[in-house]
Amino acid sequence: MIAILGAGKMGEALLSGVLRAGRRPGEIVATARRPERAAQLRERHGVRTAENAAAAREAGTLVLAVKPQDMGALLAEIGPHVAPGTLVISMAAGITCAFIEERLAGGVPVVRVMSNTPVLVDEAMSVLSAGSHAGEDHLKLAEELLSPVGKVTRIPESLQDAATALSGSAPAYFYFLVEAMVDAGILLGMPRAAALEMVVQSAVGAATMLRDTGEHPVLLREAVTSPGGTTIAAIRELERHGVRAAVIEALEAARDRARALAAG
Ligand SMILES: NC(=O)C1=CN([C@@H]2O[C@H](COP(=O)(O)OP(=O)(O)OC[C@H]3O[C@@H](n4cnc5c(N)ncnc54)[C@H](O)[C@@H]3O)[C@@H](O)[C@H]2O)C=CC1
Ligand SMILES: O=C(O)[C@@H]1CCC=N1
Repeated sequence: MIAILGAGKMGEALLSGVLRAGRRPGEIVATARRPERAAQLRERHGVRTAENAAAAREAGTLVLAVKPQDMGALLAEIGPHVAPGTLVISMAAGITCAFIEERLAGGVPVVRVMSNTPVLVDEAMSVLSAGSHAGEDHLKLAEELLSPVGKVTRIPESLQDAATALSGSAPAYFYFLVEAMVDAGILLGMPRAAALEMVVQSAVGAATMLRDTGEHPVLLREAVTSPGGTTIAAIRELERHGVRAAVIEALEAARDRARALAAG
């Protein structure tokens, strides 16, 4: 039995992915703070819902999907009900395995995951780290859960906050760039729907080439950038406005914010 505690955006996305991957609704129990939300989860997915404590007692795998700010309260609630052999998988930004281990009975295996919203389309990036009581078997179980909804990789926990900046938040940066490019289309007189179609398809094409050719992005960009042409005129402006440095600083700020979340 898998329990998804705090099935909001990410928890529900994982829940639907796990069902798409062939697990039966009877194998999953979800929890929610509001009864209307619990009813919605039952109706949409056919899963059971329960109180946190009951779900924690009956499931062999607990997925913690609440916001980092709610993690302390959730762990206080379930702490007495988590059996030592239960695998605890945390999806929260910033929250360390040690934070969770300190609040549960000794020896509970914890795996920390940073995933992202493309879980919804089976294109997530999920980055895993083992806590001090989690071994290879636990990492494998977490990988089995997450690999149907996208790519999975392992990193040392010391790099989890960097992964949060690089992949957890990353869909938002790409959406932001798409918004900005559509705004540019509007300035250039393009109808909004046409601008959106052009930008989105270009994003899909560029992402597919990055993944499927395995080429370095510099080489792919050079192939677009004709001597004396249009692309270099745009790139010069991006460089003049310090977009590369802004991106580096933005991701550093995201990493620092992840670090601060565990402190409350
Ligand atoms: N949204 C995103 O793109 C990503 C989010 N994350 C992480 O995933 C976690 C969840 O984020 P979202 O799904 O975006 O948030 P969300 O707010 O949509 O979901 C959290 C859910 O937990 C519920 N909740 C809070 N305390 C509860 C409790 N004690 N018992 C039962 N339910 C409780 C809330 O009512 C809410 O529905 C966060 O820790 C976040 O850092 C990680 C990667 C990407
Ligand atoms: O913004 C956040 O805090 C969460 C974690 C990664 C993506 N969204």
